[in-house]
Amino acid sequence: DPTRVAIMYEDELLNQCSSTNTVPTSRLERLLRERELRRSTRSPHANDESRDSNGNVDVFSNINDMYLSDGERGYRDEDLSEGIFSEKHLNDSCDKQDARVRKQRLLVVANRLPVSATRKSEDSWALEISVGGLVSALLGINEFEARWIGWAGVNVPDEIGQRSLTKALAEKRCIPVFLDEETVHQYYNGYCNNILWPLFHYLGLPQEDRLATTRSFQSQFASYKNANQMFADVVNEHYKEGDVVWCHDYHLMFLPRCLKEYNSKMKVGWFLHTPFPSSEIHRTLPSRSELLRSVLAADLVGFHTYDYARHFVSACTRILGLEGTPDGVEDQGKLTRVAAFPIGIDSDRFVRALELPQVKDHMKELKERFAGRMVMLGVDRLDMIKGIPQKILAFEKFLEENPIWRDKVVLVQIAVPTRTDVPEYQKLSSQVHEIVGRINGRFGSLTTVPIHHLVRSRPSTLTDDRSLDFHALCALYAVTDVALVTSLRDGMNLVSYEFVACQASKKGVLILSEFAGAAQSLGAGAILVNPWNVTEVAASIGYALTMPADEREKRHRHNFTHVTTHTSQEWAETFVSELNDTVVEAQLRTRQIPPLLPKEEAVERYLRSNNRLLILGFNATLTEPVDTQGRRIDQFKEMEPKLHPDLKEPLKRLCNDPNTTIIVLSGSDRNVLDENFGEYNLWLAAEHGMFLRLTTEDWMTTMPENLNMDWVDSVKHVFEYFTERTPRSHFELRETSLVWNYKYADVEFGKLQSKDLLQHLWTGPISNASVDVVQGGRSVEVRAVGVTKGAAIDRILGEIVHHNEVKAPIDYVLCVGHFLPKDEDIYTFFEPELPAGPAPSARTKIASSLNRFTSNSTGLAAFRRKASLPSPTPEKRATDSFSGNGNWWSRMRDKMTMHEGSSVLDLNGDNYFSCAVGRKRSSARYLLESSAEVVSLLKELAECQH
Ligand SMILES: O=P(O)(O)OC[C@H]1O[C@H](O[C@H]2O[C@H](CO)[C@@H](O)[C@H](O)[C@H]2O)[C@H](O)[C@@H](O)[C@@H]1O
Ligand SMILES: O=c1ccn([C@@H]2O[C@H](COP(=O)(O)OP(=O)(O)O)[C@@H](O)[C@H]2O)c(=O)[nH]1
Repeated sequence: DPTRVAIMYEDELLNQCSSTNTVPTSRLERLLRERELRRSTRSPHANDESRDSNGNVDVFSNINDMYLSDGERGYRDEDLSEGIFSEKHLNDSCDKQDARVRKQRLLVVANRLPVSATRKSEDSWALEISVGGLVSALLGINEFEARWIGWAGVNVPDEIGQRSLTKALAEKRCIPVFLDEETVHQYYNGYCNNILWPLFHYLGLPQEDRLATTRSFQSQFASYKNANQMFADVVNEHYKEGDVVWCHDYHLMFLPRCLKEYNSKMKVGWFLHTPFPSSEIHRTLPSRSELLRSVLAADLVGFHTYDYARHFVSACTRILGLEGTPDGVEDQGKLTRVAAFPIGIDSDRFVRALELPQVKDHMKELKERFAGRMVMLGVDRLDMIKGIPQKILAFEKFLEENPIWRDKVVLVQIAVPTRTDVPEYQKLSSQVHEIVGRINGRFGSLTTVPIHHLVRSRPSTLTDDRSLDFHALCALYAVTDVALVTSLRDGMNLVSYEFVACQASKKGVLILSEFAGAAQSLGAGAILVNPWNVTEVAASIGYALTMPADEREKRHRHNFTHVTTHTSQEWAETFVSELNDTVVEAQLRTRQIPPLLPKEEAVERYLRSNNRLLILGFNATLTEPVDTQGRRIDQFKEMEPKLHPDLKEPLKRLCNDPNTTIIVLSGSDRNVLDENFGEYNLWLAAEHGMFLRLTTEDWMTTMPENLNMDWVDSVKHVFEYFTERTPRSHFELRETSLVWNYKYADVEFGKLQSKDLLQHLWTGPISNASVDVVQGGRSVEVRAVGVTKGAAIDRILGEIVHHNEVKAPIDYVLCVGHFLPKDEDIYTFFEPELPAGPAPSARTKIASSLNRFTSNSTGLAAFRRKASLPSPTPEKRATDSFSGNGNWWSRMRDKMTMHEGSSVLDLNGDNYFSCAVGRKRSSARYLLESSAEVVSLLKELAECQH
C-alpha cells in the first residue's frame, strides 16, 4: 500500500540507523532513498479504491477516499509530532523494533474547495465540483490522510447556514472558511484576480482608471491580509502536531507567515499554480516585499517550472537583498527551500474512462456529428490568459488562407465562465462572442459553422449528471485531431495533459503555447507556438492537420509517456516528501549554528568581574541600521557608516569606567574611526589592526617596515576597471588594503563581475604577490598576507597591556562583531586550549596557565608610534607580528608573566563571550541577531555601572 511508504522509508532508515546510527547528510541521498522506497512499495492498482465495481471513475470518490475517519487511522498523533522523517524521530526510532502503521495527515489549504456549494434551503446544500486545474490535480491525490480547507464559493452570513454547510462539507472532509461578500469583493475579485493574477501573467497592473485602482489598492491589500488570517485561523483550529500544511496559490501568499507566527514548528509548504513573473514585473507591486517575506516564512516553496522558481529567487535577491543559493533563499542562515515541482494529472482516470460504455457512446455521437470533418479542440476557462481571441483569430487566418479546409475542419471551443464579477472577464466574454459570431458569419453555411463555441453554464451537480460531464470531456478529447492551447501565460495547463492521456488510439496533435508551463514538459511532442504570432499559429494548424501518421505517433508516444509517469500523485508525494525533508535539513544545519547569546548571563558576569575587555567590530555591529523594514537600502547612507545614535550615551559610560577597556576593531580606515569615536576614551584599531591608537594619543602602526606594498597599483588598476564597468559598485583604497564592493550593483551582474575579477587576480599580474584575496558576501578585498583580526588582536593586546601595565587580570572578555569568515579567527583566539565539545556548554575553565605575559614583553616593540616613532623595531615587525601565523601571543605567553608571575588573563568558559552579529554559521560561541541587539546589550552593560 503506497500510503505506507512513509513507514517503509522509516523502516529502511531504521536498518540504516542500526548499522551506522546516522541519517544521510545529503538531501539528495535522502530523497532518492525515499523515492525508491515509495516506488518499490506502490501497488500497480493503487488507485483502484477510487473506482466502483465497474471500474468507473468517480471524481468525488477520491475526496471520499481521502477522508477516512480518525478511528481508521493507524498511527498515533504523538508519533508524528516531529514528522515522520525528522532526524530526532529517525534516531529515536533506532531503538524501536515495532514499526507502526502511519499515514501522515495533510492539510491542503486553497482558496477554493474542491466542491462549491449552492444553498437549497435554510439548512440544505447542493455540492458541485469546482472547475480549474488546481482542483483537478489535487483530486488525483489519495495517498494522504488529507483535509481540505478553503472557501466554498458562497456567502453564508447566518449561523444556521454556516453550521449546516460545515456539516455537509465535513462528509467530504472539507472545512470551510467563511468569507463575507465584502471580503470576496476586495480580496478575491479585487486583490487576487484584478491585481495579482494579471500581474503574475505579465498583463501588468490594471491600466484603466489608474486612479481608482491606486485608491482601492490599499483597502484590497488590507482585505487580502485579513482574508489570509481567516484561513490561518481555521488551519490553527484544526492543526494537530505532526500535520503537514500545504498552502496553495497566489490567494494565500500571507498564509505561511500567519501560520509560522502562530506555531513556528508547523511544517508549512506553499505552492504557486500560476507563473511567477520576472522580478522586473514583481517589483512594480507596491506590496512586493511584504508578500515575498511572507512566502519565505514557509519551509518549502514550490513552482511548476524552474523558470518560475528562478524568478522568485531573483525577486528575493533583488528586491529583498537576500542571498539566493542553488537550494533556495537564505536569510541570516535560515534557508527557505525553493524548487520546481511540475504538476501532473491522474492519467489513469482518463485512460480508464475511455473504456466506459457511456464514453464510447459519446464518442460515437461526436464522430457522427462531425463526420467528414477534422476536429480541433480548445478547452479553457474564459480567462484573458488563455488567449482565446488569439486562438480564434489564428483559426480565421487559417480558413482565410486555406479555402479548401473550410468545410473540412471544425473548432470546438469549450469555455467555462470564471470570475464573472471581475469587469475584465465580463469584457472578454462579449469580445469572444463577437469574434466567433463574425467568423461563423464569414465562413459558415446554412447547415454548418466552423466554430462551435460552447459556453458552459455552471459545473454539474454532485447528484445528477456529474460523471456525464467528465465522460463527455474525455470523449471530446478522444475524438479530437488537433488540440489548440494558446495561453498567453499559463502556470501549467492541465488541459494539454488530459488531451494527451485520451489520445492513445487517435494520436492527435497538440499545438501548445510556448508560454504555458506545459511547454517545458510536452514541448518535445507538441508543436510549440507563440500565440501572439497569428501567422505562425495558422501555419501550425495546417501542419498539424496534415501531419503524417508516423510523425504523429512518435510525438504522441513521447508526450503520453510523460503524462502517464508524471502524475498528480507523484507531484504531491514529491512535494510532501521534500517538505518533510526540510525539517531534517534544518536540524542538520542547526547543528552548525551557535546559540543566541545568553544576555542575562553576559550582563551578570560583567557585573561580577573586575577588569573587562570589550572588543567590538564597527560595521553592522555598532552602526545604525539603514535597511529598515520595508525601506530600500540607502547606498548613500550606508557608504558613510555612522555610530548608532542610541549607543552614544552607553558607550560614553562604558568608556569612562576605569575597569573596562574597549577596543573598536574594524576594517575601516583611520578617518572613519576618528570621525565616529574620536570623542570616546577607547582603543581604535583601523584596517584590521594595522593602525592602533588610544583616542587620547596618536596613531601608531603595526605594519612591518619592510612590508611589500608594490602590488597596490596593479590591484587598484584592476579595481578601477571593474568599477567603471559595474554600475553602482565602488572601491575603497585604504592604506594597507583595497576593497571592491558590489553590494548595490545588480546582484547577478555583480557576482559575474566578481568571478571575472577574482580569476584575474589569481592568475594575473599579482598572482605571485604576498597578498590575500578575501571574498566577502558582495565584496572582494586584497590585503597583505596574514592580515586578519585574529592576528591583530595578538598585537593589540600586547600594546594595551604594555600601556596600562594591567593591574588586575582581565577576567571578562566580550568580543562582538560582524566579521568576514577570514576574520573570525578573532573568536577562537582566546580559547585554543578549551576542551573539545560545543563551546557554549563547555564550562571547563581555560587553563589558567594560558595567556601569561609581562608588560615588558618583547612583542610590545612590534608597535611603533607613527608620528613619534617613524621607524619600528624592524626585527620584531617582520618576524613576529607579521609572520602570518597569528601566534605571537601563543609563543610568548609561557614566557610572560605579569608582575612576578600572576596571570594577565583569568578567563574560563563562563566569562568569555564571543558573539557574531547577524551571521548564523560562525566560529563564535554565540549569536546576536542584529545590531539592535548589540545596542540593547551595551545599554544594559552601561547601566550596570550604577
Ligand atoms: O478558482 P478560480 O478563481 O475559479 O480559478 C480556477 C483556478 O485557476 C488557476 O489554475 C492554475 O492551476 C493549474 C494547476 O496547477 C495550472 O495548470 C493552471 O495553469 C493555473 O492557471 C488558479 O491558479 C487556481 O487557484 C484556480 O483555482
Ligand atoms: O468544462 C470543463 C472544462 C474544464 N475542466 C477542467 O478544468 C481544468 C483546467 O485546468 P488548466 O490547468 O488547464 O487551467 P486553469 O483553469 O486551472 O487555469 C482541467 O482539469 C479541465 O478538465 C472541467 O472540469 N470542466
